[in-house]
Parts: sequence; structure tokens; C-alpha cells
Amino acid sequence: MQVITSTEMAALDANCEYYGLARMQLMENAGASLANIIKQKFPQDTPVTIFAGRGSNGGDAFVAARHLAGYNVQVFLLGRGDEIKTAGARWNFSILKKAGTPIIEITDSTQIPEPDKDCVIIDAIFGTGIKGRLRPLESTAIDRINNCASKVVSVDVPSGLDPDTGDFEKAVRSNLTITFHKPKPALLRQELKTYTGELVTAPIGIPLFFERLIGKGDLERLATRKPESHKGDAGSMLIIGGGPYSGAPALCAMAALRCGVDLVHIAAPEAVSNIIASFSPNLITAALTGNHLNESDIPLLKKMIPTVDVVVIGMGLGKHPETQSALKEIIPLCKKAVIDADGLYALDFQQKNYSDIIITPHSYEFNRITELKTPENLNTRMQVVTGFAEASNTTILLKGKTDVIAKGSVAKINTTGTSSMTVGGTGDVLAGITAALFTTNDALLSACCAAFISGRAGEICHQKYGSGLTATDIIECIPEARNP
Ligand SMILES: NC(=O)C1=CN([C@@H]2O[C@H](COP(=O)(O)OP(=O)(O)OC[C@H]3O[C@@H](n4cnc5c(N)ncnc54)[C@H](O)[C@@H]3O)[C@@H](O)[C@H]2O)[C@@H](O)CC1
Ligand SMILES: [K+]
Repeated sequence: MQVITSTEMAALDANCEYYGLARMQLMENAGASLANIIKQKFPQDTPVTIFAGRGSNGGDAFVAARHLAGYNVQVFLLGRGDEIKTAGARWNFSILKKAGTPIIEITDSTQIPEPDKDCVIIDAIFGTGIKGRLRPLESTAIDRINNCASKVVSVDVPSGLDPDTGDFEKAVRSNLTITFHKPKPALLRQELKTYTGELVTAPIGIPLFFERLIGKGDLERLATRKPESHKGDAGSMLIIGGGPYSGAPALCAMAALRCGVDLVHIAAPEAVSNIIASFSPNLITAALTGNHLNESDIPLLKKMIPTVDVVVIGMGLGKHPETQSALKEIIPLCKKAVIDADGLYALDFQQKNYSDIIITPHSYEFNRITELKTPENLNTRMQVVTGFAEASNTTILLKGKTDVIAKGSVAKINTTGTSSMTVGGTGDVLAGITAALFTTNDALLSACCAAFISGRAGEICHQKYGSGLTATDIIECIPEARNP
């Protein structure tokens, strides 16, 4: 059975909102499911006592109270109504008040009642939003629930239990836990069965496709810059590129800087390094030898690679045999790398000593390096890409009208972007964004968010420039695209 962590659930929730499925709709579905299951299990003459916290877990129970028409429902809110934290819970609480549902707001542990032993208790104190040590009010409420003989139904998670790790200081012992969308990891732990009781998973109307679709919720998971940061804390990277082409590494570097990375070095053949430096004073270049990367550059690169978080390899390097053979030695030296364009042909997928690599091919490159064929059909394409990601132990960002991103058995898709982005240089921009994010985030999240940001920046530019947009315009729109 698949599980979903609280972080993944929070991201999915934000993505649902971004794609138009409002939190309020999800809460309504959660509360209605809860009420329906209670109706199936308990006759109408069973009194229902709700212990609600001030988050959305409580909000689910307020909705359920409304759907339990005909039942005698009593609500105990731990705290005051004006302290309710989330808009959905506040909204549904105010409806209950107007509907005349008996509600008692509890501000002191001594006011927590002894529940009637014949009632069913709905435990909605907290779900996935639990943090830190229990406060006295909530702690006493958990004791009170555990010390009475009533049947207990927990909303989403038995209150007190960390939904991911299963750790707890004190938790509600439930007869039935109704969890939403998918079970949270701790709920499947056999040793916690005395807390979860019977487990029912209730769908709340989230399309499974939304689990694959990258959105605002993924961006919210990205590491953020701390106020006390020092130079380099927000990431440093090295681009090994240029040779036949000089613009490509510069675009990659400028995109990374606009994405918030602290330091970008470019190691480029001597013939083009000055040209690259002349594009912007923000670029730090190191001159390699000759016209194209070759084996005599390896000693310098061996010194530079360990000093950065991520190395980007490929853009503008060309396919000279000397370059390709130098790359075969350089790539395994990188602890984290983004490989694009000409760098892709130096990869040996039989070799397992690459540590953390994101590759960013388009379908032609993917077909050539994998000797597979990229299927037209999205589902089959996802299967092919995940199959290869698993076998090669790499993270793949397959560029296209719909991007497919895969690591291990997980496949995600990105639908941002416009047809005007077929203009030259957009791939270099995407590689720069990917590397910048990868300096402080894991490979899958970086690749997913980079695809989203790059496509969204393209959409913003398209509104301004139509089909005349350029790769440099996209770079300028990165900050706006990062905050959809
Ligand atoms: N994420 C989603 O997509 C959905 C979530 N829903 C519900 O929303 C819940 C999550 O809601 P929230 O994020 O608002 O969080 P919760 O309602 O789980 O808990 C947050 C509340 O508990 C308090 N709290 C946290 N730790 C505490 C501690 N140690 N001692 C005392 N009080 C503490 C907080 O101050 C806050 O008032 C889920 O478990 C689920 O029941 C549903 O409405 C359906 C959709
Ligand atoms: K709960």
C-alpha cells in the first residue's frame, strides 16, 4: 500500500489549490467522508463528542458535525474560536455556531470534561500539523480521551502521533482512524496498532494525476536563504562548457545567478573564456587550454571540482573526441552534477560510480544515449523514463512539450512552457536553473522545480514578447516564475 508523508501531503494540497481544487473542497470531502463512515458504524442514537484543535484537522470535524444531521453532536474546541488557525476551519466553525450546534470553547485544562462513556469521540485535535512538545491543554485532552470507555474515531491520524516517524510523547488510542487520500507512514506500523485501531483510507477527491503534476507546492519545499547566511551558503557551482560555442555557458550561468545561487564559476577553453567573461561582470571565468576541452585540462578541473557544490557539464563543449575522452574522466570526480547537451554523450550508464547526477536530455538526445525510443504516449513515456532512471541510478529531466522527470520509480510531469521556447539557449537556461537549485536541494526536487520555473518564466515572457522571446528574456523572468 502506498503512503504519503506530511510534507508530500502539504505540497499536494498546495498544488491542488494552484490547479484550482480549493482547500475548502478537500476539507468538505474529508468531513463528509468522516460523517458517512460514522453513520455506517454507529446508530443515530449514539451521542457524538468532538474534541477539535485549532487547525484543519479540527476543520474536518466541524464539517462532519454538519453532515451528521440527526445525531446529537457536542463540540469541544481546545482554545477560542478566534484562535482558529486556518481559513477553512474558521469558516466551518462559524457555520456550526450559526447553526446552533452546541460548542464549548476550552481555554484551561480544568474545563476539559469527562466524556460520556456511551458516546463516540471524534479525535480532531491534530493531524499532520503536529509540531514539537505537546502543550498542557492538548496533553490533558489526550489523557481524558484515553481514560474514558467511549469508542474513539481519529481524524486523519491519532492525535499526538507523528504521522511520518510514529514518534510520540502521548497519543490518542483510537478504535478507528480515518485517514485522507493515502495512509500516512506511521499508520501502517504494526507496533502502533493500539493507537491507530482499524484503519480506513477515505478519498477526498484529489485526482491521482495531481500527484504527478509539479506545481507551487513543490516550489514551497525548496530550501530558503537564511538571514544569517554567508557567501556561498546559497550554493556554488562550476560550469564546464564552451568551446565551439561561447553563449551557452554564459546563459547557463546567468540563469543560475537569477535563480539565487551565490557563486558561479565557468571553466572554458582559453579561446572563448574572455568572450564569456565579457558578457557580464557577474561571471567568474577560468581559462582552460586550447580551443576545446581536452585531457591537459584535467589537473586544473580536479582542483576546482571539490570546491563547489554542483558541476554543470556540457553546454557548448562540442563533440571532439579529445573533449569526450576528458569528460569520461571528469564526470566521476563530481559529487553532484547536471549533465546536458554534449556532456551527455560522455556518460557510461554501465558505470555505477556516478554519485548524484541529473541529466537533462530532449527526446533526440535521450534516444541516442539510451538506445531507447521516446514514446508519444505520456504514460508509456513515463514508464520508459522511470525504467531507465531506475536502471541507471540517475535523475532524468526529459525535456519536451510535457517534461517528464524521474528518479528511481518516481515520475513527475511538468506542463508549464510555451511553443516559443524552442528558440536557442532555453536548454542552457534550464540546466542553469537545475544546477542552482541542486546546490541546496535533492536531485528530484531540483529537477522538478527547475522544469516548472523555466516553463513558467517562458509563459511570462510569451505574454510580453510572443513568439519573439529569447533565452535572455526567460532569465529575467525567473524571479517572478519562482513565486507563482
Ligand atoms: N493537506 C491536505 O490536503 C488536507 C488536510 N486536511 C486536514 O488538515 C490536517 C492538517 O491541518 P493543519 O496543517 O492545520 O494542522 P493540524 O490541524 O494537524 O494541527 C495544527 C494545530 O495544532 C496545533 N499544534 C501543533 N503542534 C502542537 C503541539 N505540540 N501542542 C499543541 N498544539 C499543537 C497548532 O498550533 C495548530 O493549531 C490534516 O491532518 C487533515 O486532517 C483535510 O482538511 C483535507 C485536505
Ligand atoms: K486527529
